[in-house]
Amino acid sequence: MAIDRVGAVVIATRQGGNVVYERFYEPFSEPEKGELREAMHQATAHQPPDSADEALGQYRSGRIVAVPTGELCFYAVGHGEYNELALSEILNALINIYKQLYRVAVIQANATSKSHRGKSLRANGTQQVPARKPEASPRINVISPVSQWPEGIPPAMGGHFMESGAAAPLSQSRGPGIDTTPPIYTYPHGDVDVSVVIHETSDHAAKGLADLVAQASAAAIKAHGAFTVALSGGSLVKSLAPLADRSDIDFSRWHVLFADERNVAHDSPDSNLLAAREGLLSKIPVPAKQVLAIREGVGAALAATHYAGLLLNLGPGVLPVTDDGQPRIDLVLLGVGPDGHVASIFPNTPEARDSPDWVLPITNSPKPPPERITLSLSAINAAANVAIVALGQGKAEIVQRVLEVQSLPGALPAQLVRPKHGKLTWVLDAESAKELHVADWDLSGRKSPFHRSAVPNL
Ligand SMILES: O=C1O[C@H](COP(=O)(O)O)[C@@H](O)[C@H](O)[C@H]1O
Repeated sequence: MAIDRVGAVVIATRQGGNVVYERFYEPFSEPEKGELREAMHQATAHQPPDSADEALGQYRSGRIVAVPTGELCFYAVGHGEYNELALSEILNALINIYKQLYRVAVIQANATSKSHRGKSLRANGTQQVPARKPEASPRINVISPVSQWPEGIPPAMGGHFMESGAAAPLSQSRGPGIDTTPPIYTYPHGDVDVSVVIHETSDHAAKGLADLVAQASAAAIKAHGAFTVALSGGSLVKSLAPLADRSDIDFSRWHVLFADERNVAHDSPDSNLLAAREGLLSKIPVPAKQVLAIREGVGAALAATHYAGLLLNLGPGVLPVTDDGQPRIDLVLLGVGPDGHVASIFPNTPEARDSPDWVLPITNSPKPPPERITLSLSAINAAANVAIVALGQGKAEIVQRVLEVQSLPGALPAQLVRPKHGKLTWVLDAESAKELHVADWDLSGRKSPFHRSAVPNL
């Protein structure tokens, strides 16, 4: 199949038509490039957003072929003896390469620094055209163009609505002038070292997570002879299974803590300890005395104090204390609930803010069981590594909210996870990442996956 010439190849987002990659093989002038981009956009402008059909367009004597895939559309313009079929084959070959290349996409960003490392979905040396995008002010809440509030955050809002229309976290503060001081939430300031890793499937993600844990374990054991890892409950536990097959991990040096625990008996089906035993701990040789379980049979307040005591008892060799007086846990593994809660830090609750305490009691959890204990945000953010694992379609909506839409501080606790002197990794799979608009992420430092404003300290 012969083709005379390919004049240009462009990859653009389907929504908005923002160019993420373009290559001109002929000396197009700047106005011609603009016309060509517009002609390409027009070729697909009337397609339904989820259409997978190829489209055709015209630019001067050239013929445009457009192949949509996922959130992106690939375009090529042929010149002279054009051949649409050949152009379409070229594009499909490109799409296959692209999919292979980003089967595991690692997007690393630093929220305020201009540097970013690792493979980015934004190809090197390409231009992200900000056309049709409003400029973001760094001082106000930045709502991404893909968010649900084009006019900005509604003026009266205790929580917010999920994209599904379900009301997600309702504020529990009663507000000024009633009989309580509303909690004050702020985004932590400063740089945050964030990676978002998107695996193809949940199995790949679990294997990737095992690698992350193995690395953190090896580094900690090398540095201080022990590895402290805080586990969450819920769906996370299933993803820990591949750890049981790792012969490269020295489990005898592990100290297993709980990022949160339900205040129930150890053999209760609600117990995070029981889930962790069944899913992992019974299959790896961690000494039983190095698994720190919640004290049974006492109220949440005493259970939290007792648990903090267990952590303190580990001593600085195993669990060093930071200058801020917080525990420096080697790795905190978190899940994220559909309302944005992490550990047992629920939206708009007093726990969703900094605290000098390491472990907090909860007596009225919106998700049963009501009594729980949780690491405080300050303790989580003092960790050397934090991983938030969110897999499957059920997490897609909250992942998009947390990573792409700035909420009021406190409304989405997962947005408050920002290790002060550590690394944060989001572990996703294709299903949970499917609502993300990764192609719109600008990793140059002007914006980041976290649309975080410098919220003034109140
Ligand atoms: O109640 C809890 O929920 C979260 C999220 O659980 P998931 O099943 O929706 O992933 C979990 O991370 C936390 O540890 C647990 O106590």
